[in-house]
Amino acid sequence: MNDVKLAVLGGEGTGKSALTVRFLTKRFIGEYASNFESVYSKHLYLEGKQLNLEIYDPCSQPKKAKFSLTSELHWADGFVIVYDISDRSSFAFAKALVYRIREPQTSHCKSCVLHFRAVESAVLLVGNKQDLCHVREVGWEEGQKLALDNRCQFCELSAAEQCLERETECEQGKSGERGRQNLKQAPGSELSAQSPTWGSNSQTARS
Ligand SMILES: Nc1nc2c(ncn2[C@@H]2O[C@H](COP(=O)(O)OP(=O)(O)OP(=O)(O)O)[C@@H](O)[C@H]2O)c(=O)[nH]1
Repeated sequence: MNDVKLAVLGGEGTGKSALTVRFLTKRFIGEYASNFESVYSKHLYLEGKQLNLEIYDPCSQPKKAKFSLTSELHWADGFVIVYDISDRSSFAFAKALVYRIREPQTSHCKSCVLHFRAVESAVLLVGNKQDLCHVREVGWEEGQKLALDNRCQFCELSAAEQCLERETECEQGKSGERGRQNLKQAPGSELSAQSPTWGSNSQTARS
C-alpha cells in the first residue's frame, strides 16, 4: 500500500479543519477546538490503487515563524493551501505559502530528497467558503492565476454546503464541480487521528 502524506495549510480560520473533517467524514462540523495539531489517517482507493492517506491539520500558531515550513516540507508529499474567499488577507497568506513551497531553495523538500532531483510537491490551492460569495473579496480568477503561475491545482469549495447548489446563485462560482474530490473510501477503511510525530505542539489529537 502506498503512503501519501498531505499537509493542510493556510491562514487562521480559513476552514482547514472543516475541509479536512468534511473530506474524511462527509460532514460539516461548525466549530472545532483549535488548540491541537493532528494527523488523520485513512485508507482509500484512488484510480484503482489502495492508499494510506495521512493528513496533517495544524492548529493556528500566530507567533510561529509563519513561512519556515521546514518540518512540513520534510514530512509532506503534497500540500493543500486553503484561503477564505471572503477574506483577502487569507489570500495573501496563501500566496506567501505557495511562494515558500515553490521557491528554488526549497530543495530539501521530501520529494526532492527521495528522487534525488527537482521533483515538485503537489499543491492544491483551495478557495474555501464559496457559500459566502456574496461577500467575496478574492475573485475566482485571482485564485486560478496564482495556481497557474505556480504549477498548482485550484478549486473553490464550501466545507459548509454543497457547492453545486451555490453555483446557480453565484455568478463566479464555476469551480465547485472541478473541486470535487474523486476519492473513494475503501471498504472497511478506517479513519483515525493521532498526534504528529513532529511539530511544536504535539499533543492529543482532537476528536
Ligand atoms: N460559511 C462558511 N464557514 C465555514 C466554512 N468552513 C469553515 N467555516 C467556519 O469557519 C470557522 C473556522 O473554521 P475552521 O475549520 O476551524 O478553520 P481552521 O482554518 O481550521 O481554523 P484554525 O485552526 O483556528 O486556523 C468556523 O467557524 C467554521 O464553522 C465554509 O465553507 N463556509
